[in-house]
Amino acid sequence: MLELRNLSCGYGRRPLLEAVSVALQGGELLCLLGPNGVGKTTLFKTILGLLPALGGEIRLDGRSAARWSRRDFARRVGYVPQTHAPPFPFTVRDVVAMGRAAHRSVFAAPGTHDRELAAAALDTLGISALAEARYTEISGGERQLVLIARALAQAPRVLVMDEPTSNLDYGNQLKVMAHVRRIAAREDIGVILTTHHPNHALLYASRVLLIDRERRCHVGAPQALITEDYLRSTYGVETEIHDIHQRDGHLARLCVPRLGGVLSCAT
Ligand SMILES: Nc1ncnc2c1ncn2[C@@H]1O[C@H](COP(=O)(O)OP(=O)(O)OP(=O)(O)O)[C@@H](O)[C@H]1O
Repeated sequence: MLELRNLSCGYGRRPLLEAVSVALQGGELLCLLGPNGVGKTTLFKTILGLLPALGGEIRLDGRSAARWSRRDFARRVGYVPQTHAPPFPFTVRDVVAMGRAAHRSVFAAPGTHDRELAAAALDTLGISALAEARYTEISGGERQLVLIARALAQAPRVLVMDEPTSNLDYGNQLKVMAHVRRIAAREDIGVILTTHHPNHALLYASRVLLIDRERRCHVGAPQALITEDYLRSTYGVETEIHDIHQRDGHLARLCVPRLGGVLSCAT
């Protein structure tokens, strides 16, 4: 679906990340993890064509990204940005319907089908009650949910999400991760998202792309790659990873900070 082949990206001529290779499959949720400033957003900007690749290739549905028209690429690849400053007081319903822009001719208003898809996306995220609210007058967390609904309304093949849970409360973080995973599987969408929470990746990702302190990339199963060693060498913190047998029979692997280490950081 989306394939990065030996991709290098960065600003000017200096690559920040080199030799990134991964093939994102339909239905899969790939979590991108790495420390602040390592180049995750830069990688996303390159995938989206906002920055030129410094080497390698991006392929979408078997064809080089360079050979897709901007419009066709935009129809297939949805993007949820990290932050979004609302310029005008559109209603939430209108903002979500804007996700359909790449499917319409330039000056056409959203049609019935566009509005239905927008309503369905609001419903999927459980925020239909916000439909008539002004986008400028809702909370940061609610805006984040609206942006995710906007991307879903686009009905993309690939969804690129830059820290989609960063403004969300605890419940909404878990609900959004579970929704995204379910929607990816149900709609056969390939999702790549950044998170700073190893537990999000352990609980919800099908695979992870880890970037370490030396900016080397590793792709594989979360259980194999998110280890106490990785977390120590990348983030400088001591953690323990445990398998927890839940009351409903599920097995969850979770990372827990070592309290000794955390408390000594605080003092
Ligand atoms: N427009 C730019 N020109 C030059 N350097 C930039 C530009 N934007 C970001 N950088 C630098 O590129 C590096 C990677 O930034 P990027 O935003 O990709 O990191 P990130 O991994 O997404 O970080 P975070 O987890 O903090 O969001 C940083 O050192 C940043 O200062």
